[in-house]
Amino acid sequence: MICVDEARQIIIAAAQNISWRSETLPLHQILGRVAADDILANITQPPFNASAMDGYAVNFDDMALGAKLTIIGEAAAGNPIDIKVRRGQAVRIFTGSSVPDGANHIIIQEDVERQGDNIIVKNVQPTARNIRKSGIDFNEGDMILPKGTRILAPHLSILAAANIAEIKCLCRPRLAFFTNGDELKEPGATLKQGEIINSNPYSIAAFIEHWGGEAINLGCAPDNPQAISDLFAHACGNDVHADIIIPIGGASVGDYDYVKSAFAENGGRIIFSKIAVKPGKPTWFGAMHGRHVLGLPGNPASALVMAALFIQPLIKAYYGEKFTDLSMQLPLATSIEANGPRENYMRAKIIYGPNNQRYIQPADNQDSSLLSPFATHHHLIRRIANAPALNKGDLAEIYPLFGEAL
Ligand SMILES: Nc1nc2c(c(=O)[nH]1)N[C@H]1C(S)=C(S)[C@@H](COP(=O)(O)OP(=O)(O)OC[C@H]3O[C@@H](n4cnc5c(N)ncnc54)[C@H](O)[C@@H]3O)O[C@H]1N2
Ligand code: MOO
Repeated sequence: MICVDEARQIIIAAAQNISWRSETLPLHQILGRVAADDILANITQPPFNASAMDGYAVNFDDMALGAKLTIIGEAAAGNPIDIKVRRGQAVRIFTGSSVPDGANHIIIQEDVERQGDNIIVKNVQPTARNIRKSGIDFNEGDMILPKGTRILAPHLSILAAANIAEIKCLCRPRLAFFTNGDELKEPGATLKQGEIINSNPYSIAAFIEHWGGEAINLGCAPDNPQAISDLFAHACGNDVHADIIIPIGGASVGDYDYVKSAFAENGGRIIFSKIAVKPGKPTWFGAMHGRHVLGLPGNPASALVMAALFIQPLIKAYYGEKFTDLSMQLPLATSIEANGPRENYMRAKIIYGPNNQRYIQPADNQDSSLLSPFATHHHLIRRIANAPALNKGDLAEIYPLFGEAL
């Protein structure tokens, strides 16, 4: 069995070999996408010298205390005035308006006394100010976002301000998954004895999309080698064109665990077939027809924890992003036992003690079939192989289950 770090390195290296495709998308569809090219500003921002305040555009040399200036016009935002401000003159101006020629200072309206068409300087003006020079944000042709930038909320306004309506983005990697098992029925079904609900696809699809991949649900195969084989063939075919195939369940050693044999019959080659981790031991990885296959265990907690450990780094690596270590240390709210030989990822939640001090509390039951702890436990305590017991108050290493926010 290999360890988690080795498995992650293998998966990251495989993702780096997926060939990129790109597509052009409008701004409202690019949140979380990755820029395929360097992005240059189409315009200068601000495109003109703009007033930063409501007041009067004047020549700073006229700003002696008590000086009287004549108002010769008005410049409102979007309605500039084509006039030159000469000595002794002022133009009424508002925040965001284009500053007329000849003016090098905006005196704010609180600093003047208005007398009909004149203003009197009421307060000392220490320096010429309140004009935002054209281009102080960026100039036409400046690189505003380099290739490889993941588009986050603030980037959208930068692009819009640079008069960019659409950009070329990397296509999301296509992660096609399927479940398998005769016992699995879809939500809403009336269950017969021995049947359960096929719950895994919902969180797995959501995680894939959350981390920037395109989730493709290929459905649920019965425990039948041919049906599973057909789904592998379908995933590789032109209709689906998966970059990564994720079979869920049937990964272990039971008589009806047909996934790996169906994979081998389709020309698949195993790269690793078990990880020394709890939950998630039967997780496996392989290559098939130029695609990679990440086999997850069917147990729901195992599938979700393995997704958190491997699918997010895989998607990030595809985009050329570095794997970021999101670990934190928090004191334990309860003691925990010594760990066994497999690295353990305990479902846990952050709780608050008396002085708002944060503690990490593991879920009472860590069975790998349990989904209910995930309702409130959104962190994982990492325990390395054979780690000693820890007492309440000892520091534990924790990771957010959802990974990095996009
Ligand atoms: N003799 C051994 N038995 C098992 C071993 C082992 O090493 N030797 N490993 C155990 C471990 S660890 C795990 S984890 C499970 C994983 O088994 P599989 O990946 O083969 O998963 P299944 O057998 O298909 O299912 C396990 C469990 O999960 C339920 N399941 C499956 N798919 C779904 C789904 N889509 N949604 C909800 N629940 C699902 C399934 O009904 C089973 O209860 O193997 C141990 N056994
Ligand atoms: O490794 Mo399994 O995922 O413990 O139950």
